[in-house]
Amino acid sequence: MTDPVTLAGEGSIGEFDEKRAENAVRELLIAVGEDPDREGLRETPARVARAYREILSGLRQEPEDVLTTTFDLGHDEMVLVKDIEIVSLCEHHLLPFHGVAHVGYIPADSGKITGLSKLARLVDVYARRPQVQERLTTQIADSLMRILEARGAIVVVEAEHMCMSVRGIRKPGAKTTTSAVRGQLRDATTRAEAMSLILAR
Ligand SMILES: Nc1nc2c(ncn2[C@@H]2O[C@H](COP(=O)(O)OP(=O)(O)OP(=O)(O)O)[C@@H](O)[C@H]2O)c(=O)[nH]1
Ligand SMILES: [Zn+2]
Repeated sequence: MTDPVTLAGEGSIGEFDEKRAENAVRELLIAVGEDPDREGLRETPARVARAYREILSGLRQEPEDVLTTTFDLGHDEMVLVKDIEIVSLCEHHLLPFHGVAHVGYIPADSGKITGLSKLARLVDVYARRPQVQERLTTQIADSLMRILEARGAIVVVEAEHMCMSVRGIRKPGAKTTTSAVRGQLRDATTRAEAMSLILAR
């Protein structure tokens, strides 16, 4: 293992150990009564390890890596990107939750803004980790405030959790909405304007 990577204020995590992940999947197959050496399962531990490497790639990224800024637009009103598809992994059951994120911010007085795609990249940095929806939502908003020095930020995430649809309570279709509102977007009028833009279809 290489040295752990420290994520700003969010604890330490290590490199992805593919061999260890493969061994764990092999053990899981044995634990559920399967034969990991039968034809169809022989390559499965390696496939699953690669899948987890991809799904959890946000553990090896920091928001600063993607939320780069540019200074030349002079736009000082709200920028909102809607319907950014998300797939994340619930940290309680390691089952996916998926849906959309709506991400808006009011740029800093200095005019510091970012490319629109960078907002979607920021969402992925935090979605591709073991998560709970509330933390995913607040981490995106807090990054906008910190890195862009935004005057305000709003993040709304709507998602369906597989741990609620394929097991346990088994309620497919149930959607959870979470929001995080920061800075000037907490002002009632600005917040209402943002929410009406988010809800408009
Ligand atoms: N707040 C929150 N809860 C979540 C999220 N993802 C999953 N959960 C919930 O986490 C809880 C874990 O509850 P536990 O009682 O420890 O686990 P469990 O016995 O598997 O719970 P059930 O799903 O009710 O069968 C469940 O209620 C899940 O619905 C999330 O993003 N946010
Ligand atoms: Zn869950």
